[in-house]
Amino acid sequence: MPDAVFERMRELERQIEYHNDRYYNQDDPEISDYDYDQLTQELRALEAEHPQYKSEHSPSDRVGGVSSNQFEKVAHQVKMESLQDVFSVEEVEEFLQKITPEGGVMPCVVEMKIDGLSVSLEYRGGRLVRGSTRGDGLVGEDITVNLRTIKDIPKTIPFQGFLEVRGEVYMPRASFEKLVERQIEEGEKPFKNPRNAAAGSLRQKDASITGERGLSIFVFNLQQVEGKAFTAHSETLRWMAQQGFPVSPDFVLCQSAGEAVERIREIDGLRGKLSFDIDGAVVKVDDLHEREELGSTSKYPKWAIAYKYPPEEKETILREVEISVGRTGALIPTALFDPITLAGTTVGRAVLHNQDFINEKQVGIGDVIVVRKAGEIIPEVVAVKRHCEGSQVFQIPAYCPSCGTKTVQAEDEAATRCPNPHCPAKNFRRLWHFCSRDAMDIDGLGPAIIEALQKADLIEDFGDLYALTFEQVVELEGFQEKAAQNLISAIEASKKNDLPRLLFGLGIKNVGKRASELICERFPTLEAIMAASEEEISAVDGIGGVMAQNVVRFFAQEENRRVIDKLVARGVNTTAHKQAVGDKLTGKKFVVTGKLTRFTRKEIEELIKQNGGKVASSVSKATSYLVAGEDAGSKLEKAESLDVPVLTEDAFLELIQ
Ligand SMILES: NC(=O)c1ccc[n+]([C@@H]2O[C@H](COP(=O)([O-])OP(=O)(O)OC[C@H]3O[C@@H](n4cnc5c(N)ncnc54)[C@H](O)[C@@H]3O)[C@@H](O)[C@H]2O)c1
Ligand SMILES: [Zn+2]
Repeated sequence: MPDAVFERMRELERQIEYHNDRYYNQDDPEISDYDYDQLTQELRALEAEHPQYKSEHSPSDRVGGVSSNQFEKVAHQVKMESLQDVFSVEEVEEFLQKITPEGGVMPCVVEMKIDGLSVSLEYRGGRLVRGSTRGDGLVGEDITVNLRTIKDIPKTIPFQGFLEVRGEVYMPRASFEKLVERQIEEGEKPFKNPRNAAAGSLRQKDASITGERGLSIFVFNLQQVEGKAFTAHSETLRWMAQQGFPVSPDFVLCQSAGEAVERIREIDGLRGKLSFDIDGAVVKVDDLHEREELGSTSKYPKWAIAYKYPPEEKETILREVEISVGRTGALIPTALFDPITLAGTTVGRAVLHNQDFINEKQVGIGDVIVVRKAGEIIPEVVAVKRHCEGSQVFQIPAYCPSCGTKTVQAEDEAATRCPNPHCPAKNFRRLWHFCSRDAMDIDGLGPAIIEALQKADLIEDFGDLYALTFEQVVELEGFQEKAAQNLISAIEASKKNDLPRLLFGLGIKNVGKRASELICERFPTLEAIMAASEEEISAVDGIGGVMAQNVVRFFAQEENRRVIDKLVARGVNTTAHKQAVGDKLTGKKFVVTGKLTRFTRKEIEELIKQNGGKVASSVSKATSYLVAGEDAGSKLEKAESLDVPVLTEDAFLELIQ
């Protein structure tokens, strides 16, 4: 018997390590958090019962995750701990009772447990100087450039001393839904939940991709502060809010276990209505001195506990699998099942992604399936509970349901695609994107009208929109004169749109709204963008290699060029309203130091960017020039030691003349 226990413990450790790697390092978990928590609970219970069998390096003593070599490492001065989690409110009560002195009180703060990823932010002299991931709690990854792309993270704060705060970077539901929709459209593997999406988006080598993902942050702890003394956690939260940080939303200070439990229940009720995802509630001792006294284990603080809400799963019957075709031609299978209520809403459909996913779960029509709302929003088919008699694993059709072309599956990807460039379903998606609000914003050109125009053979691609006439539109069923006139006017008006809207509307993989703006700032005409090389595009501040490659590939395709020719011939504006001054500094990296006499810091940085250069904050071998004013210190020394050319302000001006 003890042998069996020993074996089971090793097996659990092995499984937990495996899932830790999938979750923390690959941002692609295989099992649900709930299932994972079951494994850790079992291991913890066995370890308590048989301490002699416990491994020296048990995963229950370690904070999950390692820091990859992709980023520089950061040693955390204050350990970034995990939280002990419990699954019932009784355990929360027990926890509070244990630490409350006889007859006394132990005020605690109840916060929402944001489902994202933990980061540390460091400020000096009122400026954000470094941001990092948790890693294993002691050593994380330097992701400062990525964090800088998050709008809600203050880059400057009033407080001038050294400050380190800890917060949770998360992906709001709206951003998550948009991202998943796009990933499905493009036939990519979508993120399973907002946490993985946030983690995957933040740890991008190409920070411009991070910038496109609409991430946000809530700050929930003050790690270190220079020269200030606080007595309570709630006080630090209020102070951090004054400094401009978005802090833990709607935190409540409770005086008793009863109040804390009541608040946990309240948060549960709010869950469906929040604009972000939470996976529980955190209860923390408010008094900072008490916290110190309570201390920590090797993994958790003893002054806090996380209550986790149970997931909602239900069984239903799969009735049908619908196939739609995405913008890039990916065939997307969607399960249609008998509607069920999950986390407060009725759901009747869930995307089945691709053939691999269907095969893995052995999904067939008529089967009893288990559906869950992952991260509260997007329903997913978790498993088949029972096969229906004679059911067969569903097969994605070998022919496109829209145009009948034989589908293809590239070796290196899971999606089945329709390769026909004239496929109406594919073109429908592209047209829809082109007309959408962030792109050309053509009022009144929604999906129903696009379909009607396609059916009447009036348009194939978005170039054709600009050849539509009033007479053609008014002929369509259900169109009155006024509506037809409005549509034609809206299309006409869109011709004047600024270039970034057009570029975004083209639907280039990964190139979102922000990236389009950045590219157009540097290359102010469509012609210039089309002529630019991968190197030139990736030299744009904020645009990385992956994106640059996608842009070049897009314009290299004959069909895309043909559509663009139509746009140009029909008078669509292809020039940016706001133009860059020049490109004299393309590909050059500058560092500016010392007291300047001809410009402010901001002005010179602006000039560098307007001329196509980049500005960095520290001198390295990659620096092209150091512009040094009076009293230049260590940066000048470093530049000299690395043989980086040093420019005076006048010499700099000559460069851009
Ligand atoms: N599905 C899988 O395969 C898999 C694998 C590994 C881990 N996991 C999940 O991750 C969990 C373990 O991860 P963990 O160690 O990061 O613990 P955790 O996510 O359960 O809790 C700790 C984290 O909560 C975050 N947090 C959010 N809001 C907070 C707030 N208001 N105050 C304080 N902290 C807040 C912090 O960033 C902290 O790091 C597991 O319980 C499981 O749910 C899943
Ligand atoms: Zn097709």
